[in-house]
Amino acid sequence: MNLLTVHELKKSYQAKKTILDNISFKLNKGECLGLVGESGCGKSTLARCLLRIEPIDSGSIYFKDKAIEQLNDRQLYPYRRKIQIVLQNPSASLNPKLKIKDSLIDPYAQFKNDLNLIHFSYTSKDTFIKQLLEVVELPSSLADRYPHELSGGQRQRITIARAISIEPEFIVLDEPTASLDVISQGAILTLLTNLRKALNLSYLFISHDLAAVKEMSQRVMVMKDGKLVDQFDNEQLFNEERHSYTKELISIF
Ligand SMILES: Nc1ncnc2c1ncn2[C@@H]1O[C@H](COP(=O)(O)OP(=O)(O)OP(=O)(O)O)[C@@H](O)[C@H]1O
Repeated sequence: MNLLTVHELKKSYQAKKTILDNISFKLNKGECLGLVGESGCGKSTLARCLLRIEPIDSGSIYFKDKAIEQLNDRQLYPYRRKIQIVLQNPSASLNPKLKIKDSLIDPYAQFKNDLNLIHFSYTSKDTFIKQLLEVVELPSSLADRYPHELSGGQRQRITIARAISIEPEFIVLDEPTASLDVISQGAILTLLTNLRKALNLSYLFISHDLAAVKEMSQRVMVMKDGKLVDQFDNEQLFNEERHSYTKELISIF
């Protein structure tokens, strides 16, 4: 089933340089779709357009059967819960003055009247926080700590727990491991894959690291200078018909 359909999306800043040039792709329910490309090619801009944080110039974005590119804030409200993002730098995503449990409860508090949780259950704040910490493999003792008392990997697990706490359908992972050491990177990627399967999530996994994209994704898109130059199934990465730019990325991978 198609979860997200993007059709001929275009975006420029101040009508100057084209940043996103006729982007079209589909993302299926339950899959991880990888997006790889060098720094500055437009990956994060695409993420912000999909989340409707950034306006687009033209084109369409369908979430299931609903065109969302023109919806106003009120109309977007139900989609805000269904589409979440995990960013590169977990420190910037967490309020340093809030205890972990208070950061974790934030999305639930915002959307609780519209939630019908399937995987988690809310009986009390403490039990809910405990479930969330458990699912991202962290001890419940971290609930009363502050972000600066956690490692980078632990902080990223907290931002992932926040994102999944309201059971979204789609998560944009924008370089989620870029700020972590190699061992934490691998552990976070494994956790994300396990969560995708357990919670039936769909991901757009953005990275400049082709190896990480190959490990995580069922399908891969390659972006260069705002254009999608290649799209293929994971196992076709090394096929002869790959775009020359994909081959270039492979040669440095
Ligand atoms: N708010 C903005 N105003 C003007 N130009 C911008 C703005 N945001 C991004 N850009 C430009 O758009 C281009 C694409 O940036 P973007 O952050 O989407 O790239 P990226 O592929 O995500 O890069 P990275 O991997 O380094 O995060 C860059 O040239 C950037 O300078």
